[in-house]
Amino acid sequence: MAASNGGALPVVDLAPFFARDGADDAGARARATEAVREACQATGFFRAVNHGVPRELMARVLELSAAFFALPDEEKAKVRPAEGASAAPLPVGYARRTPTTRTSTCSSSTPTSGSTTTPPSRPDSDALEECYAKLAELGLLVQDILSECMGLPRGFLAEYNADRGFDFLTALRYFPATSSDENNGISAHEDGNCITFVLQDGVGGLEVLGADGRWVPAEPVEGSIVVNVGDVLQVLSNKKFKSATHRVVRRPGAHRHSIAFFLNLHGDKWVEPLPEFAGHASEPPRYRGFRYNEYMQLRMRNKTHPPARPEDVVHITHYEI
Ligand SMILES: O=C(O)CCC(=O)C(=O)O
Ligand SMILES: [Fe+2]
Repeated sequence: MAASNGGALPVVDLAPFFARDGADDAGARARATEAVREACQATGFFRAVNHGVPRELMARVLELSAAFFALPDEEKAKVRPAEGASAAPLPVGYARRTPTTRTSTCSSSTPTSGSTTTPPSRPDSDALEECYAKLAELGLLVQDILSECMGLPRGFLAEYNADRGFDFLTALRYFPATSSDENNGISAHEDGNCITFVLQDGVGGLEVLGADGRWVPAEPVEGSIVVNVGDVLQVLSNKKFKSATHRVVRRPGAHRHSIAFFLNLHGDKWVEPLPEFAGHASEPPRYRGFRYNEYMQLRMRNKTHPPARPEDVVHITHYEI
């Protein structure tokens, strides 16, 4: 069900999935599911409203992030993880390892490019915890909707991606655009994971590549959450669903803050086109299978050892047949 359309990209109302059962709700759910399916086939991208994450909580987490980033560098440096504490050469985000124990790590990075990545400061981690939990819950709902959209057995994706130990939340700040550089916040990319959620403030600058090759601004819609499909779903669906190509272009006048939640897959999972989409003579598989961690490591290498030639940067095309 497409609600008000703040720009050309769809806004999908998920309210029917939270309503009590009833004949009308089934119809509304079917329409919302169809809207998600269309969005995933067209760009891999939509904005969800009535998604179950309270607005005040979203605002609070964005506020915490802005307050953290506004601290002097020396303050932010205090929550930097110890050298070698993280395998990733990136500022560290927030992740839960098991439902009972969690690691909540913070770091700041001195701005080098258009954005820096860090979670909000430790003292207010309750809002962060709650937001993380709500986004993980939303992830389960969106996985169920996607299973339905893809014509997979009910609960298929929930079972395939049942380990919530690898999800990751990160806060980003983008500097205001200046007239003297190209204003690149994050270059065009696809996310390697299953599904990403983005909470953004009102500044704007996130753009999605449309089917016609034009960049479409994902203008902020009050209370909405950006949903974008990642590479894993593109491979499982044998490219029927698109991994959204997106970027952030910095805008003048204001810092932009966003929170990204990556619904991830266990590193040992095997990723390949599902038989529902491939294996018939008419639909040969478009990807060879791979272990998720192998792909993640190749993507990490893009960052630790950036290849001299852009064509040597590893994308999901690496596994294309
Ligand atoms: O800040 C945003 O709106 C998008 C962030 C993003 O694309 C990413 O972290 O992968
Ligand atoms: Fe992204």
